[in-house]
Amino acid sequence: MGGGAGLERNHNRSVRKLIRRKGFRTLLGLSGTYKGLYAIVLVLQLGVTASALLFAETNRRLFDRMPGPGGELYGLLACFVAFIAMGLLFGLLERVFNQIVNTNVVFRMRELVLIQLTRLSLSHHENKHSSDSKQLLFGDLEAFKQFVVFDVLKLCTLPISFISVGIYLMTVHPVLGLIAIVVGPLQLLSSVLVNRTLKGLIARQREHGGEVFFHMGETLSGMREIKMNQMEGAVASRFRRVCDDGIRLWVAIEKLHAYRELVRAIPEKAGYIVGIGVGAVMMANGQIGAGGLVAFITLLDKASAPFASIVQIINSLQRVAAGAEKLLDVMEMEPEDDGGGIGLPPGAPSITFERVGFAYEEGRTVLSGVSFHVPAGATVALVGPSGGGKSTVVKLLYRFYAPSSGTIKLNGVPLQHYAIPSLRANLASVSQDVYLFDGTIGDNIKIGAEHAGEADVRRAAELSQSLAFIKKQPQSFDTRVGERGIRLSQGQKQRIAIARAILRKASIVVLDEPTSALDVETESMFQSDLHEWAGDCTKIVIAHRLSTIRDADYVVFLEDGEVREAGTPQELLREGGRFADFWQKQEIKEFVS
Ligand SMILES: Nc1ncnc2c1ncn2[C@@H]1O[C@H](COP(=O)(O)OP(=O)(O)OP(=O)(O)O)[C@@H](O)[C@H]1O
Repeated sequence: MGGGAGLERNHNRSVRKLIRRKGFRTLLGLSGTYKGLYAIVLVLQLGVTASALLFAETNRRLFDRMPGPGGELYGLLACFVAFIAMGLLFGLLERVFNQIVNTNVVFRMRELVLIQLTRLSLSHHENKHSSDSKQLLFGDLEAFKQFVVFDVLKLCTLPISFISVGIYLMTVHPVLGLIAIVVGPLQLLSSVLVNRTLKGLIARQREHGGEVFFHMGETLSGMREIKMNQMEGAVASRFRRVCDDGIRLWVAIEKLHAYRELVRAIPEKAGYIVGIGVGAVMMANGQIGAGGLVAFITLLDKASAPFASIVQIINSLQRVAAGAEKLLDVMEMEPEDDGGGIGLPPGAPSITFERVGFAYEEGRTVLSGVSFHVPAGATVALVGPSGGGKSTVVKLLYRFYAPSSGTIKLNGVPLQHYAIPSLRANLASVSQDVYLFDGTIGDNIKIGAEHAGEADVRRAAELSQSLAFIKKQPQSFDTRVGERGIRLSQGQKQRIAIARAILRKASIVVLDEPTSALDVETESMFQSDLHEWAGDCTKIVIAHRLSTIRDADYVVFLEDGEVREAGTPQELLREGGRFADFWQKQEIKEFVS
């Protein structure tokens, strides 16, 4: 029992700690926007209590006085109708306004959390599964909303209705008042009894919610691979196991809830039995009238309801505590530094890497002592075996991550001195895995250059060799591409991504295997047009295909995170080192294929 009490104290402490957190105040602060609506709900809740009190008082008068047919009886009956109608009306309005507050708060909170997620660094998202964020946006926020909307409101009105009902019953008879007042707090015992077990189960339930999101996300995103590899059966049986766990967990929780409800209801029902027994004796002794007893019966549940609600609030606090910690962690994370810093001057900059070192995880070096220089307007090709660190160099240039040692400079100025928005506005990238949003072809080309005119979009499509296939689409530029561009071929997607990069008119262009999905003819057209749209830009080309590297001014051969060789393609070929070896193997590979 001592351990249970200790755990209870810990739980209360952790809830108190949560309530004091900055993220909690940010989310709760949102409710401040709806002060007016909250006030209306509070008044309506009090209206419901007032209707109940007036209804009980009408009962008391009716049964105490037992008036014969006539004005008083009809008056009391009219009061019955009026107070019942009043209770129903207040109840209805309270529900409607509660839902209005609820809907507003939950959507605004979701907006706040989503905005915060977009402000966090890419490293945060790369280290998490997207199901974690879904769990935050749906599961955890729902629990949080339940607390912020319903429970906070109840916590405000419950004391008022408990005190007013208690005082009223005291005036009926102190003994009946006392019974009503004692019955309420006794119900809280039920929470103490099951709290410990329930808390563990609820934390597990939250984790399980994450697992469900995880499996659903993986299945839906990997549908093509599932079908191609005939994984339907395996996926179904894995998800069945998750669902079986879920059923066991939910049933265990519901059983505990039912047990708690039973324990909670015992004092209430005992209150009825004792109250009616004592009341009947007092009535027989002439100490109270029949009306007093009827008023007691009518109101006892109103006196105990606040405590029944507190039991529910404790339950919802447990849910909030299980998920809120993660939600608040995200809300309190420092967003990517987007202010401060200088803007990148117009024109193509030079890029310098000076002994740059980097590790995604402690102890696993990905880049070490990487140094190279690309003069303004020149093209550098990053070449090397898979996993050598080429894409990581680009991520550092975007400032998605910061180097753990060394410096990256643009025009001789350290990268961190530039404001991120200005830096990224000057970078255009075509990567190997193209992401298209579910919109029209035109919208997808205009991403990052929303104000571009129709003529510019068309020109970008022309230079990226996309125009011909776009014209063949049913609605040309207005054709929808489907989720992730599912209705287009890989090569078509890549060409749209190239058009998108062209339209951005950036001063640094990053081409990460930009033509890997293009046929030889389209690729050579792309290479010749590259000079036209990116001639003045500083270009970083990541390529395995030597056809893409041929025209580079400078080659950096990266292997195991280190620069093995650097120089012009001709120099490196003459030296006959790793690059020349790579080139030869590539030629044989291209010949064989
Ligand atoms: N987000 C990440 N978290 C942890 N490790 C990562 C992450 N991204 C890449 N790595 C690791 O960093 C190393 C370099 O990866 P990178 O993608 O830069 O190589 P690459 O040369 O571009 O490879 P490829 O030619 O196959 O695209 C690899 O060992 C990879 O496993």
